[in-house]
Amino acid sequence: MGAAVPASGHDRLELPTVKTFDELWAELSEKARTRPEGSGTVQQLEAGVHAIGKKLVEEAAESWMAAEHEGAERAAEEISQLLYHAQVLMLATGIELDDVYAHL
Ligand SMILES: N=c1c2ncn([C@@H]3O[C@H](COP(=O)(O)OP(=O)(O)OP(=O)(O)O)[C@@H](O)[C@H]3O)c2ncn1[C@@H]1O[C@H](COP(=O)(O)O)[C@@H](O)[C@H]1O
Repeated sequence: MGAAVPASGHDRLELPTVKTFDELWAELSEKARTRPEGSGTVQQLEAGVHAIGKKLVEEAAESWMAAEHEGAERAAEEISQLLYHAQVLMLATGIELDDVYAHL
């Protein structure tokens, strides 16, 4: 039995950074509060509930189509956008996470 070979730089996996639902919520809440220039979220909040709602429905349809025709990976990507737009709609409406969790 040989000794374990130390992992070289090539062997190390570069894992993508992962953002959780709660981390995204914290980030978007901060953007809504501080309104930084260049933020797409701020732009959407300024566009209002009607525009955000349309985007949410669009992402829901794209999630459905991806799940039915494009496979799990593409569906996951579309669902991530759906969750993002759901959070933007919550911020635009003044809804907190606990307001939603109360109904789960
Ligand atoms: N997770 C998201 C995210 N998901 C989706 N989107 C938006 O939703 C759009 C997705 O739309 P589509 O892929 O359908 O592309 P599209 O139809 O060509 O887009 P549009 O022409 O309609 O803008 C993107 O263009 C983004 O505007 C997101 N925008 C931002 N985030 C995250 O939100 C955080 C804050 O972002 P900013 O406010 O931009 O700093 C960052 O961590 C971002 O990663």
